[in-house]
Parts: sequence; C-alpha cells; structure tokens
Amino acid sequence: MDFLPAALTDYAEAHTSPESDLLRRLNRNTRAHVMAPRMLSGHLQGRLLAMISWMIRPRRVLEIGTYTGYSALCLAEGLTDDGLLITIDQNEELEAFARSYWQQSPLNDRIDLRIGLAAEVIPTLTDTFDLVFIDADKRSLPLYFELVIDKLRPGGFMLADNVLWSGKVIEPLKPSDEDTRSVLTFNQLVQDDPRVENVLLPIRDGIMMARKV
Ligand SMILES: C[S@@+](CC[C@H](N)C(=O)[O-])C[C@H]1O[C@@H](n2cnc3c(N)ncnc32)[C@H](O)[C@@H]1O
Repeated sequence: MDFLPAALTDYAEAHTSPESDLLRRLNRNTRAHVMAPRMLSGHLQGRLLAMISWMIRPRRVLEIGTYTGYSALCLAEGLTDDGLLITIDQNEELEAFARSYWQQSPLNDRIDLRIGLAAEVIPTLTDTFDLVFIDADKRSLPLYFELVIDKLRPGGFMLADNVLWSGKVIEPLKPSDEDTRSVLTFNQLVQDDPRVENVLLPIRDGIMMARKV
C-alpha cells in the first residue's frame, strides 16, 4: 500500500532518477505476466534501495524474498567489485523469469539465487552481511530478524519492507490476523533490541531500517 496520494507519488517519482530500461521492462512485464505484481518494489522504492546500496558499498547482501528479481538488481548496484548478493525465494516458478532479466545485466554474476524456505536456507549461510533486505512472508518477520542479526556485521544494515502493513499496525488487532500480529511483534522487537538503532521510514508500505551497533 502507498500512503501518499497518487499525485504526490507521481511527483516524487518524477523527481527521482528514472528506472533503467531493464528495470522498466522488468517492472512492466511483471505487472503484465506475473501474479501479485504489487509485491514488486517499483520505481521509487527501487531507487531508494539502490541509493542505500551505493551509500554502503556492501560486499555481501542478503535478500529474503526475490519475487521477479527487481529489488535484487537494485540492491546489487552498489556492491563492491568482489561483492555478491544472495537472494532467497521459495517460489521456483519465478526463477526463469527473474534470471531472464538478470542475464541482461552486468550484475548477473553477482546475484546468487537460492531456492527454498528462507527459515531453512538462512542458517546454512556462512557469510557475514553488510546489508540485509527482508521482504518475504510477514508471518516470519520476527524469526528472520533473529536469524539474520548474528549474520549482520557490526555497523551493517537491515531493511524490512511492509512494516506499516497497509496501516493495520494502528488498527485494533483481529485475533485471527496473524500477519499483522507478526508485523507488530517485529516492529517492537527491533524497537526494544539494544543491538540495533532503527528508523521506521513511512515510505510506501513502511520500511524498517536498522543499523547493528
Ligand atoms: C514481496 S515479494 C518480494 C518482492 C521483491 N523483493 C521485490 O521488491 O521486487 C515476496 C517473495 O517472498 C517469497 N516468499 C514468501 N514466503 C517465503 C519463505 N518462507 N521463504 C522464501 N521465500 C518466501 C515469495 O515467493 C515472494 O516471491
């Protein structure tokens, strides 16, 4: 969900560097051919992820939730020359689609896709990460935080998407709404954890940014 009126989002995008031709085509073709295209980060958030990546110049990036590979391409932009982005998704049906776009990018050999359940793949990773982007099932947000925090280097950054969850975080919680409960739990977990400093950015559906101290 986008909390800004559409006209303001349009204005913000009009005053943000444009998507590359490759990202524009990936964005458009995801919308045309793939289920649930709202999951894709899109122009504004994609440029923000790329900007953060350029600011950090990470050597290792972990992404949880690849989808059609849009945010992976954005996050890979700022990688160091020997950098690598590992991205995890359970949906093998999207692999060929994502790869067909990555293969048109010079960043293709910097993207390492792992197909599987994130909760099973993350513990197998031996790297220390400079940047982690959590953008998969919201039910597992608190678990992903616990799984990645020890793999983040001190001074490293964690981003998590959809932490305002279409505004449900400030509505009365329905007992059956496990997704919202998990988003609330995650936000409080991060807020209370002395291992991180954090900012909740009210961009698009909300991005939690945290720096491991
Ligand atoms: C919101 S989309 C990711 C969007 C992508 N990061 C982007 O911005 O373009 C969420 C993705 O998480 C994946 N996913 C959901 N649950 C998962 C799990 N338990 N393990 C791994 N991937 C999962 C889904 O298959 C989906 O492709």
